[in-house]
Parts: sequence; structure tokens; C-alpha cells
Amino acid sequence: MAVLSIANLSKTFLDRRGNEVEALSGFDLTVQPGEFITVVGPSGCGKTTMLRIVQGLEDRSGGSIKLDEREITGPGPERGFVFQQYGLLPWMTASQNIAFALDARGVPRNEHEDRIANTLQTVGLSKFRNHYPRQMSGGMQQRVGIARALAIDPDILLLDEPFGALDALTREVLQEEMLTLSETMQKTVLFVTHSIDEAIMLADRVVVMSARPGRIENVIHVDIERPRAGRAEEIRESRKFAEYRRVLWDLLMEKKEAA
Ligand SMILES: Nc1ncnc2c1ncn2[C@@H]1O[C@H](COP(=O)(O)OP(=O)(O)OP(=O)(O)O)[C@@H](O)[C@H]1O
Repeated sequence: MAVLSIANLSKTFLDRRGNEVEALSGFDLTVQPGEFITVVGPSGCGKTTMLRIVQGLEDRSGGSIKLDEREITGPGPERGFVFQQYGLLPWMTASQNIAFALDARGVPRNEHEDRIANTLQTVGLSKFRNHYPRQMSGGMQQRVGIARALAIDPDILLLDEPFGALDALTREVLQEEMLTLSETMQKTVLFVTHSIDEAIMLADRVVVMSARPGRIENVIHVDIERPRAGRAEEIRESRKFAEYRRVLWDLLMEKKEAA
């Protein structure tokens, strides 16, 4: 597993009128192998932009992103991406969606079947491999999205508000599954969320971004014992959790007012 080092990352967009929009400036973050980082910040502070640049889907304006000292220049099989709106191709079944991603990453065809079967089993969807996205609930579609990211066997998972489109109950179920996954698979995870509870529940560290142009202003180490899988309810009701929630809430309110 690789160390991800982001240093002095900046991004300036041009809007439709040709005006500069500074989305990120001076963004620094080092993520250790196996660490679970959640990223929160006021709306429009550059969270998605940062994640897309790390994935290689967006160019940066300045700064450096290294995986174990190797500069990232585009997408690569060591990074798997999970989108908020699942990003599944509607005319393909669950297994075909995963195969499509494997093809795109150049994974040999003779490895496809094992990878598809294993990852669909990991997310509990073995029986749904021949279902199309429209035949699945939002939670199931996002499980396929996660299986697709895992199938390329990345060192790092990048998730952009992956449970944001789900109802509250399904969201909590998928959070539990994410805990199980991350605690058994030892992946490095960078996870953007708008939910304070989700940020605390999942993370080793919660990083809090400033208002745009985004950079990291606060880092909170979540000192809640692992494994947490299977204990979400107990954790959510603990005093420690309530304290983290209060601290994060105050920080986000400050930044919202600054935005
Ligand atoms: N392609 C683009 N062209 C111009 N401006 C853009 C583009 N993409 C993003 N921006 C601007 O960059 C800023 C950061 O956007 P981004 O989507 O990264 O923020 P975010 O923190 O993910 O937002 P949210 O919390 O609402 O999801 C915003 O002001 C946005 O309007």
C-alpha cells in the first residue's frame, strides 16, 4: 500500500464569462497506508475538485500529488473511484459494468470472472450479477459502484459523497458495510461527505476544509476503538461521539459563515 502525499495543490477554473474561480489553494494532505480519511467542508469549497484531481480526472493548476514518491499524472489502477450518482452504465448488467471498468484498466480478460464474482460477493450482490441498474435499488447500485472500484484492486479508494443520494436508513446500512470493508481489506480511503456523523463514524482522521479556495484548516483524530463494524449504534450513542460531533459542527458553522 502506498503513501499518498498531496502538497500545495491548487486549482483555478475559468467560468463561462472567462472569470477565474479559485477552487483550491495550498491544499496539503498526507495519507498513510491503510488510513481512512474523511473530508468535510462548506458547500463549494473544492472537495469534489480535490478528489477528481487525485483520481486524475481533472488537471491541477499547481502543486504535487505523489503515490510513494511517484508523481500522479492521470488515472491509474492503484486508485479506485466511487461516484455519488453511482455512475453505472444503464444498458449493462452489474457484472458487465464491472467488466467494462476492468477492460478500461487493461485487466486481462481471463481475470475478469474471478474479480467480478469476488467483488460482487464482497458487497453481497452475487445473486444480482445479471440485473440492470434499473432493476436495483439505490443502495444496491452503489454496492455495484463499490464492487467496480474494488475489482481493479486499488491501493486507494476515493469516494465522493457515495451515500449522499440514499435514504437515511440505507445510508446507515452502507456505512456499516463500509466499516466492515475497510477494517477487513486494509485499503487506504479518502472519503468526501457532507454528513458529520458519517465523517466521524468512518474516519481515523477527519480533515476540515476552509471555504473556497479550499485547503485543510483543521484535522481531528478520531480516537474511537476499532473494529467499529457492528458497533455503529453503540458508538453513535457514546459521549465521545457527541463531543466530536459538537466540535465538528462548530468548525463547519464558522466556515459556513466565512463562505
Ligand atoms: N468545471 C468547472 N468550471 C468552473 N467552475 C467550477 C468547475 N467545477 C467546479 N467549479 C467551481 O469550483 C468550486 C469548487 O467546486 P466543488 O464541486 O469542488 O466543491 P464541493 O466542495 O465539492 O461542493 P459541494 O459541497 O457543494 O459538493 C465551486 O465554486 C464550483 O462552482
